[in-house]
Amino acid sequence: MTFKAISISVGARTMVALFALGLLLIVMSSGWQLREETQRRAAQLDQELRAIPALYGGPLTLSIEQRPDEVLGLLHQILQRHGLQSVELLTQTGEQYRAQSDTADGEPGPRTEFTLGQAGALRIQAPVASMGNTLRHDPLLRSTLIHLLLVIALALIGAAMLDRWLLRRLRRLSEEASRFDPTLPPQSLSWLEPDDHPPTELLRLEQAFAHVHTSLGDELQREQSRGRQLRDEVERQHQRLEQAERSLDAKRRELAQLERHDALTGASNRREFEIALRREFKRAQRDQGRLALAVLDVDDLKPYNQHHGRPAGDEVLKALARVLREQFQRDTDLVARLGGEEFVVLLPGLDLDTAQGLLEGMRERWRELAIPHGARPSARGRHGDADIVTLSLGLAAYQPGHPYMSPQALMQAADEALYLAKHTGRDRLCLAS
Ligand SMILES: Nc1nc2c(ncn2[C@@H]2O[C@H](COP(=O)(O)OP(=O)(O)OP(=O)(O)O)[C@@H](O)[C@H]2O)c(=O)[nH]1
Repeated sequence: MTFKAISISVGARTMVALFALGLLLIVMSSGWQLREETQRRAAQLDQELRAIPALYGGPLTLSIEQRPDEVLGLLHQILQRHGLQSVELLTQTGEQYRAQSDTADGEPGPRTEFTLGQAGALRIQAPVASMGNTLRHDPLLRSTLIHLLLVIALALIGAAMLDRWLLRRLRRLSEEASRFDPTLPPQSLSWLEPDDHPPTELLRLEQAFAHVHTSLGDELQREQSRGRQLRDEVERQHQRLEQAERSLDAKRRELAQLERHDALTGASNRREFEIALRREFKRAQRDQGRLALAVLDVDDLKPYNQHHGRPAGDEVLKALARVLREQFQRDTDLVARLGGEEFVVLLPGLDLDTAQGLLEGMRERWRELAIPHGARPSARGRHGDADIVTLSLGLAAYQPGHPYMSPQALMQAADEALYLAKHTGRDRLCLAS
């Protein structure tokens, strides 16, 4: 739209400029023609003047001598034929005849004097060879120039009106259009002045511009809303991705936990225990320190399971893991489930006596739970009427008095102590020998 308005303006200006140039050329050509005509007339007059003595010397002499009343008529004849301003004859007898043009105006030309022998002297006043005189004496050229001046004046008025009615408004319209901003709501252009009545074509141009503006504004809004939807979608996908990453992290942690821990009780698993046992055993060996290891087993879990169901047996195992964790809370303590109903407790830095005291304390807490067994073989009944789930434990310790040669040896000693506890009646803690 803007480009179109500008090109219209530039095209119209070029047209006006070309038109003005054409007029100027016509004026220059006419001026040159006038100048040529003036020069030609001057040369012709000069020729005619020089021929006057030869042409009129005889008739004038004859007239003075024989018919003096015709002299003046002859002078008027000369005057009119050659377009002179005045012709004056001075006879030798002192008489003076003078003919003067009625229309003689403008600058007086050069005076020329001829001697006509016995007739006397002829003084001639010719008109000056100017363009004004040429025009005065050439009606065709004069009317041509007048028409030309009229055409120029009309053209200038036309150009001024074209500029005033069309080009100026087009310029204002194009300036307004150059401030076009599709992000602003469509509004009518303020290119008109109050009480201005522009041509219908310009008003249509403005309407077309407003239509384009509205369409662009609508399109822009659609694009912006599409952009917002895309941004929201990206944001949603981003959040979903973050959520997926978080859940992946949780799964990874869970997996790592499962790799190192028993799924049922949350205690460390066998693999974790074996690593810790090797590490702590080496440390005890190197530092000549102490390392206690207890192996625990739930008594009569099989009949318990059979009587109460396996899930109930699971709860017993979870309760045992909980009690063990509460009792052994140091960072270095490790509670692990080796499988089935067998647990171990690794206690770095503790000797046999100290570990025994803590494990007895743990057994006390376990007894306080008093989980009813209800299916214990009749042969067991050491605790009087209390038919509760009991534990058997075997305890061994690496210490100066018992320097075991390997972690396996320490484990075997604890196992043997447990075996002893099982076979001496259960519900007890036995020490490795
Ligand atoms: N509920 C439950 N039972 C288990 C689990 N793992 C092993 N058991 C059961 O534990 C029982 C162990 O039986 P046994 O080795 O005969 O030992 P017990 O019956 O506890 O008798 P003693 O150990 O000799 O006192 C088996 O019946 C296993 O099925 C478990 O994860 N959950």
